[in-house]
Amino acid sequence: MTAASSLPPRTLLFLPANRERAVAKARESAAEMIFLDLEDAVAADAKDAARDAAVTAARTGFGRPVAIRMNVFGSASHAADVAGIGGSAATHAILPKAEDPAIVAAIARAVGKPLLVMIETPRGVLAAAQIAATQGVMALIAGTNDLRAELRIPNGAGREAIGHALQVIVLAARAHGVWAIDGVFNALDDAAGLEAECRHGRSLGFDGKTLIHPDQIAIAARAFGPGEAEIEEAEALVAAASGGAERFRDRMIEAMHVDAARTLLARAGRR
Ligand SMILES: CC(C)(COP(=O)(O)OP(=O)(O)OC[C@H]1O[C@@H](n2cnc3c(N)ncnc32)[C@H](O)[C@@H]1OP(=O)(O)O)[C@@H](O)C(=O)NCCC(=O)NCCSC(=O)C[C@H](O)C(=O)O
Ligand SMILES: [Mg+2]
Repeated sequence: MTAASSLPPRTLLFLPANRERAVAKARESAAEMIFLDLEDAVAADAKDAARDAAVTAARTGFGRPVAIRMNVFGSASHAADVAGIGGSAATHAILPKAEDPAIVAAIARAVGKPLLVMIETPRGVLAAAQIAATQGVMALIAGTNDLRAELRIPNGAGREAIGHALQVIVLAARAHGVWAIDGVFNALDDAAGLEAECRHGRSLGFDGKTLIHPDQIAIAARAFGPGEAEIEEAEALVAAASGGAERFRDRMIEAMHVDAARTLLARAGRR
């Protein structure tokens, strides 16, 4: 599978692989992609059981792409995770805390599945472009919790504190044709905050958002759209465009605006 061969998912639901009820809930959810976690959501003494549970869950399938997140390179569980994920029915693998493109390349080869790579350390951000260019990498995912911790950003600081890193991740992903996926929103009961953060992520250029609870799916799906008004405008723009600079409603459009409208319509399944 190449990076550009499929539309990026907008809603990507994380869950601890060893939480049976969450696995059942994920199966009936509307998330476009399922992320079974073996890393930070799983306690140290449950790593082997979680790996077995992830492999079993992936074998049953979710009716959509499913990825398993391995433990970090150098950890006690990493090699067994790579082998387990590689032999599983998961469609994708997730590598957390990536920093070194050579190591990313080796893991992509070893796991033998498209690799979704988390950028969540300062060194990861600084190497994001080389990582995105690495053979086998299909996505960059912002790991905003780890990044905030690594940067020593105090609790309560807004997204502006990691704004530069988020833009680097989108730039790197776009430069190398891989998906750009935004980080999770931790406040489980703050629907308005989640919606605002999704809209902010989309405004930066992210394709979709990682989520941590089924209640977040509909909100993120709506924010990443496209909505009916956007679809209507894109259809009208494509129909009106005749090439070169011209007026469309109250603004100038050129070829790149037509291309963007076509991309949006493809995303909406209209063409
Ligand atoms: C955060 C949670 C631990 C909260 O759990 P809980 O209090 O049990 O939630 P609810 O009671 O509201 O759950 C209601 C039902 O929904 C199911 N559920 C909950 N979360 C999920 C989920 N993510 N996927 C599927 N189903 C879910 C519950 O099982 C309940 O179902 P039922 O029992 O049948 O009624 C919990 O939401 C959770 O564990 N979330 C995911 C945590 C996770 O995966 N973390 C790792 C990824 S985040 C990260 O690491 C990002 C990155 O690395 C970074 O650095 O930023
Ligand atoms: Mg993390």
